[in-house]
Amino acid sequence: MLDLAHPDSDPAEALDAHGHADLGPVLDPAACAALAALYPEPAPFRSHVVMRRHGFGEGEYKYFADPLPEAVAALRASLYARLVPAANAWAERMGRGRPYPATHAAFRALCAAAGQTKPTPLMLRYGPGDFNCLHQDLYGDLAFPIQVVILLSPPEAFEGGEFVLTEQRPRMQSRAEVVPLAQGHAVAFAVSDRPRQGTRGTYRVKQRHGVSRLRAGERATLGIIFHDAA
Ligand SMILES: O=C(O)CCC(=O)C(=O)O
Ligand SMILES: [Fe+2]
Repeated sequence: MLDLAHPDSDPAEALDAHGHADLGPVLDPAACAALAALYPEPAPFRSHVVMRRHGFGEGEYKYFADPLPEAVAALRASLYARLVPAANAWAERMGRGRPYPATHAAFRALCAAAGQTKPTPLMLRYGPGDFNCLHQDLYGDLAFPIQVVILLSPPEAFEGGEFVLTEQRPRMQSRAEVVPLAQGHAVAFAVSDRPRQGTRGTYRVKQRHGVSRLRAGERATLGIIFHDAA
């Protein structure tokens, strides 16, 4: 079978061109399983969301509490450092003020000063029939423009449940992209707006993400969002 999930050789270029990039493996299968095993425990989490109750879809997720598990905290800091040049390039092209600081600790301090103090990394769990409606993970005025999803389950553990991105272009119809996820790979994508180069200059596209309906099996993901919530 053709392996469709592979790291992009130039993630910044892939993010620019398609609004997403596979940054390669960041967790081995044992680390994926260890994180997924945390889900039933109450202690690591600050809140539990049953998606149906909010009209978000079917399935559930939990936001991690501070202090984040070591592996999640380490990934959040290292992935931020990898993505900050692309985030700053986008901010400049979209005419947005101040650059994002070089370290995640410094960015978190900005979030805290803006009243956004709750950690946003989360774990999501889906079973047969579950799905996640198209959405944007914005939790206040301050937002880092790129986030990351990591598939914790082995891909053969479920059917359907594809990660979907839609892109809304000004005065045009939306287009969709299905992004294959490989277990343990970090896939980066735009949180909301991103710049796109057109023939008559740069324009802004609005991106949303979601998950198509699972036809069978179980699917767990780790979501890493870099801005904290109000
Ligand atoms: O489960 C997924 O693939 C999507 C997760 C998600 O919405 C997120 O990480 O923000
Ligand atoms: Fe999300």
